[in-house]
Amino acid sequence: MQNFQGVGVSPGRITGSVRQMPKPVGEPPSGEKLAEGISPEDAVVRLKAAAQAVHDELKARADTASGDGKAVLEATALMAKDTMLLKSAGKLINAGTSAERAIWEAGASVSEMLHNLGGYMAERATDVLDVRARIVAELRGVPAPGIPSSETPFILVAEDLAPADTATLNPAVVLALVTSGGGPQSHTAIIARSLGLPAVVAAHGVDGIADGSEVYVDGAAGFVSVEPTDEQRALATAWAETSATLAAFDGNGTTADGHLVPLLANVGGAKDAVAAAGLGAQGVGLFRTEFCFLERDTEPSVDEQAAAYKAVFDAFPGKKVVLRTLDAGADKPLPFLTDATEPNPALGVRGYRTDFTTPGVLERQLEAIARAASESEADVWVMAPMISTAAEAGRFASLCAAAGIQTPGVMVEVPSAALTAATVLREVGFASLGTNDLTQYAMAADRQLGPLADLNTPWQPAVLRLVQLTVEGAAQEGSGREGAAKPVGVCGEAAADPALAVVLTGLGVTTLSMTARSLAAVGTVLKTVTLEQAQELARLALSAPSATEARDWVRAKLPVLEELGL
Ligand SMILES: C=C(OP(=O)(O)O)C(=O)O
Ligand SMILES: [Mg+2]
Repeated sequence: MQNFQGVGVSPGRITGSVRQMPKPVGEPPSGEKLAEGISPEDAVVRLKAAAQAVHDELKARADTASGDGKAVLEATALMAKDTMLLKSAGKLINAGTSAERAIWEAGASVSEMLHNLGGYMAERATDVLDVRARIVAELRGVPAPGIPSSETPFILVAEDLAPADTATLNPAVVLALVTSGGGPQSHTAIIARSLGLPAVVAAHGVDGIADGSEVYVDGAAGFVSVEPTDEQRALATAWAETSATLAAFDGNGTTADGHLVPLLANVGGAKDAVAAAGLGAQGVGLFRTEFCFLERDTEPSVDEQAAAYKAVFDAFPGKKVVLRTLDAGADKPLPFLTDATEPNPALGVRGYRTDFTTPGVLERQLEAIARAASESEADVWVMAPMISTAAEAGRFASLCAAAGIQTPGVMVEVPSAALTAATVLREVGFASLGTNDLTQYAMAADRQLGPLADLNTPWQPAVLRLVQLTVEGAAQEGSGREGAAKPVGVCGEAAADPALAVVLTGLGVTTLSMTARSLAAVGTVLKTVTLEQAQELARLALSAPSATEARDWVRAKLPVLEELGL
């Protein structure tokens, strides 16, 4: 039996067989020629057969997929038979280039051409690059890149997942996610929580598990073991029963003694919003607008944006929807806003800062938001990501006012904003703590790096102290005005951890926003403590010498977690 310890990022106990995510396809060497004895005619026939096989495989997957995933797969399947692509590869083969190199180069030039055409065509540019990699894999006889297709359920093991992988991840067959890289705030973690899949990240060595091996995954404990024991199988069966009873949130976030903490959802688009409303979310605490445009090379028009935003607002009539302006950069690059050559993207021009280098995009986005809000019944609040100073907050508020938006706010995810929360909040109406980035910047630990996962947890007492300082700053600002303190919510992944949700409540945050799948677990656990008990647990966590002890001490006082397998 082989065991692996990683970081648990999405609870659940499950057994299943492993499929490894294939490594990306490497570029065939430049100048690679046809092998001795292979005629250009034969090579063209081989290439066409490979392209046909790629087409058929993608088409078959599209036929069983639904929604966005289906559309992506259909478009990519068509590209595999694109005559321009195959003709230009054929020309290169006739001039003596190997089939692999020929399709690689032909793919690059077709992709560039589509890119230059702009608009809808430009969106197809990445499909061509995907297709050429698949054809090269087929020619080499190695597995196609991306999430493996399978009729039978499996546990996906990968180095890490990118936001774009969500489109082709079929939650009906992927049982759990295990990665050797990634941290607790990585996109693998975010994707897993949003799909309700048990997940373990930063589990060093799991890339060595053979395809088809049977494993047990505990997404709360961060544990993976090959060849599950009878006891582990029993735990997995018990979890299946618990998760069924936890499936519903009654739409009322409160402590045992009636202190209200509305539980909101993090969404990336209309589909998530509709699902979140169905799961009882009391509103949206974070609408990640960049997720609507991740694959785009060009700025979406105001009309297009307004339609995307309204579709989310319409899922929550009469309820609060906190929209975040584009947070492009670092882990979420948007080609039309971010410079891919920056040496330190996490410390670079990202989030609100893209307004320094690409002025106008933010104003147009605010125009689209204002229009969508005026046509919907949602209570729309708007916040900017990566605000570092009160001056930035003030400028964002005036841009919002100019667009007719009444409730501007900021994300507090840079330590400087937490440390100066009183002056930052003087400029805007609310703050939302982005604990994913706040942790990354407080601990100077890239949220995407597996080896830094132990540093990169919001259980770090230093991060909890920054949360406390933000709440205190809001109270101080409120007392200066003789009004109530401005709301400070949490929308980072910390809010989805039921034990941490209790601590955050004890620290005084006013709302918790999370993937809708976590609402039931957080709602259930929150109802087992009074506000005073939550405050006591917050003090305990703050006094801990390490993140591990903070988590262990708090969990030991919340036996309900173990009972529910959370
Ligand atoms: C909610 C956050 O934003 P994102 O994960 O999108 O960076 C955060 O940083 O905590
Ligand atoms: Mg962030």
